[in-house]
Amino acid sequence: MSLIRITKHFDFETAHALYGYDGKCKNIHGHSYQLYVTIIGTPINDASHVKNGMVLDFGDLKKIVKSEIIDIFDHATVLNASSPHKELASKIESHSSKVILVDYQPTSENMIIDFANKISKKLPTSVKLHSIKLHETNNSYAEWFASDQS
Ligand SMILES: Nc1nc2c(c(=O)[nH]1)N=C([C@H](O)[C@H](O)COP(=O)(O)OP(=O)(O)OP(=O)(O)O)CN2
Ligand SMILES: [Zn+2]
Repeated sequence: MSLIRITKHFDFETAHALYGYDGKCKNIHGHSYQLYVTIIGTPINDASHVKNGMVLDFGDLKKIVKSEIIDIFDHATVLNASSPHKELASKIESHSSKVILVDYQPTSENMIIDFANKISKKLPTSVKLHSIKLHETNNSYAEWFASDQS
């Protein structure tokens, strides 16, 4: 029985602001985020199974990540609810714009923790989340590995 990792790549556009940050990212600005989700499992070995040979159908992984992350974060503005940006979020929302208030500073690190929790909860028990990579820009990214978590 071989354990195999499979990965699906997603792109989404999101605006955010880092409240209290000592640089230009304290301003609302956007990124073309790139998300790589890797799961691990044993390929199904059953000729009568419609998913024979697969750890998980790439399409099923896509459905999970799309509904949990992409559909929510794409073309939204992510703001820190534990900061005065909470009021800013209400104002933006009142103009029918998509805002996500999160209970953390929306850095790549915190977003990837949030994403890992959301994706893990939706995966079938036959597979495990192995790792996630989140590119904020072409040359800046955060990584989450299940093996690093205590
Ligand atoms: N550890 C982190 N540092 C920074 C984060 C983050 O999420 N984690 N985020 C930002 C900003 O959101 C910023 O938009 C991205 O920062 P940076 O990579 O520095 O962007 P630049 O385009 O200015 O980078 P260059 O390599 O100079 O082009 C800041 N820090
Ligand atoms: Zn940024």
